[in-house]
Amino acid sequence: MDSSKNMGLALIQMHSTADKMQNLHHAGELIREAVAKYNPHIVCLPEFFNAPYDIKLFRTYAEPIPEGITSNFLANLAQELNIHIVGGSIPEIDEEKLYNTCTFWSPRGSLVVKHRKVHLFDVDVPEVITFKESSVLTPGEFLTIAKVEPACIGFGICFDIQFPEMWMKYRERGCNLMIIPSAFPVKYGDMYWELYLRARAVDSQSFVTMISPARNVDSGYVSHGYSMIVDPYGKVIKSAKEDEEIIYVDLDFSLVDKARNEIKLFEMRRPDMFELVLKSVE
Ligand SMILES: O=C(O)CCC(=O)C(=O)O
Repeated sequence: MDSSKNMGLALIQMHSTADKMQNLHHAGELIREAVAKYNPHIVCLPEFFNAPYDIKLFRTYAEPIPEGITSNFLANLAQELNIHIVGGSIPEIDEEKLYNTCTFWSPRGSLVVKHRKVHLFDVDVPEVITFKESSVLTPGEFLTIAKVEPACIGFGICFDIQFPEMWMKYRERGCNLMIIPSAFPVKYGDMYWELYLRARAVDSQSFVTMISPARNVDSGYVSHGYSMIVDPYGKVIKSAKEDEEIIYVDLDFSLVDKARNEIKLFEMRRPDMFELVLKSVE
């Protein structure tokens, strides 16, 4: 095995409460546990790990990035533990506008990139779920890429996974690992969670992971759980269940090369038939 092609990834499926400081403390405990047990290169948290996923509360919990308390906490922890951290997502405030934002921190404690959720989750299915992120949030305007050898990471948040063209653009830009902090409601989780992960993995021939909050049936918004990572052939490598759990995987990126060499999907595309225009990458 070529170890320069390997990278350890820890996914943290955790409960969050209405108490932001307690959520940060708990995330810190779990990140430390992941590092002590597995020594990963990158640790990933879920969507809205520091706050309840409640439209009415987004502004109350929102923070500027990187000046806010959560950014500070993640930067310090990444530096102290000498790891990269994907800070799930948090409600961000910038010039009075609110965003659902994922941050990515280097082992030096600096912000490498931030991804603002591009596709806001608006759904109205009577007696199942009504949720309208766009009533309070502003959508992101950039796709977001970070290179950490041997990975080239494309970031998304939750509903972003439903839009295949986004992941095809990441693939075109050289991404081989898609990281997507997510909080699907249980109904859509049961129907689509694994399906979307496996679909995006095979069509981009990349590793794809979604990291969920743990399922809490007493909360106002019940997340699916089942944080998962899928390989470039669409095979589920590992999955959590519903409760809190840390998942560790050692990714061998030569598998991406192998899949892409075996079936040269990208070379065989017909861009002359279909135009896909990229607005911007940050
Ligand atoms: O894509 C879905 O079905 C769920 C999306 C979602 O829960 C979200 O974006 O918060």
